[in-house]
Amino acid sequence: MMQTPVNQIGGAHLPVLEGTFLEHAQARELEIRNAFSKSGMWRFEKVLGHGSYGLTTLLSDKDPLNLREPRQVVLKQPLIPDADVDDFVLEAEALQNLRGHAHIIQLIGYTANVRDFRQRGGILGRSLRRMRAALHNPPENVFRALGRNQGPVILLEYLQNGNLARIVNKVHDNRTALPSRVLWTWYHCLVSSCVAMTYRKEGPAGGPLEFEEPQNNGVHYRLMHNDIAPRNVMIGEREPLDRLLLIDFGMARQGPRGYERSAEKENLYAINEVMLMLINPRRMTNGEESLRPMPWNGMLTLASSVLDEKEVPHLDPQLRLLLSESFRCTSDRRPLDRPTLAETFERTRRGAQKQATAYPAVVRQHESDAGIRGIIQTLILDADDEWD
Ligand SMILES: Nc1ncnc2c1ncn2[C@@H]1O[C@H](COP(=O)(O)OP(=O)(O)OP(=O)(O)O)[C@@H](O)[C@H]1O
Repeated sequence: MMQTPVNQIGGAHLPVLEGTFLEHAQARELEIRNAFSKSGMWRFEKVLGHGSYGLTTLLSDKDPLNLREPRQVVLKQPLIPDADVDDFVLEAEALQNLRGHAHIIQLIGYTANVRDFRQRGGILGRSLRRMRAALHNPPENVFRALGRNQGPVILLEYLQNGNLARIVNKVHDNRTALPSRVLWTWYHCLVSSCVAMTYRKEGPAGGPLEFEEPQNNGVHYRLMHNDIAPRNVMIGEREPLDRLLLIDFGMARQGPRGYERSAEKENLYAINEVMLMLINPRRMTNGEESLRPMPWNGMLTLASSVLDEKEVPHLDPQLRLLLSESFRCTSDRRPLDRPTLAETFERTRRGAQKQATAYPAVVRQHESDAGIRGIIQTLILDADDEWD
């Protein structure tokens, strides 16, 4: 029944006894399948993944009269309906506050308890709802279909290009290297998602998206994601290169007043680690310590995995410099003079604007638009692994 991809293993929270995640996830999956087998409006498609905390599944709009664009939504529920309700409430709150930011997954709908949508009104009521749904199928119909169950439900936009864990694995397995132009662009997306966590957007469901900009108005959201990792960064739909989105805000928390810069630093540090993994995934698997202090260019830095020009030969020197500064440390490994979020935003913005002609001849083909399209095709669009 369940075909959960391997990239779902992990997650730091353990509300469910370790070793029983799969058992709980399968029970939840069965419950959801049963609920949707009776729905005339939404179809259960597949399990997308599960962690220690929730089960994430894919649904599609049945659209019996073929009136709408094909529509798919992601359904997220706790592994145990009564556990983790607080995390779900906080996740939904954070997603609501961040809705409208371009580099954050978009919340479609949320309920604290689907039981509130339990259907009443007998056969006539149900028939009327079905007729209305044939014309217009709002997300509440998902909640209604699940109304005999219990617990919170989050509905999200669906992104079919997978997550960065898959890219890190493929870069590793194919023994390839991402072009610096791709790395700059993705770095800027990741930094933008950190900027998003500094201010609330509170956009309407289905509303327009706006690219994030550092704010200077003294107001700060102080949100810390607390679980930034390649598996929690999704690749966008239409322009895979231009849009990475942060998902999974189950562990996100707002810091206290006065914690503005610390919250920024925490998120930024985590995305800088993601960049190291994208650039040199081999370092993570060959047993070496990935963050080892190393003297380089007049500083001590933990970014040892991207410094060696033999190991990572064609990395843009400006990108290497930014990452080494972002991991600059004292001899006892404490952070030292690292670029701020605003500075990293500006430097990655400039980096992402560089054209292939700015790179040496030896890598120009690799950095060209055609070269990048080829890489995107191989790493993202070719469906040759179990994710799809
Ligand atoms: N909007 C989405 N579109 C497509 N796939 C998604 C989406 N949201 C989540 N997924 C997939 O489902 C997996 C699990 O989702 P999510 O991280 O939200 O749940 P979780 O239970 O908190 O997992 P974990 O504990 O591993 O972080 C993700 O790694 C991702 O691959």
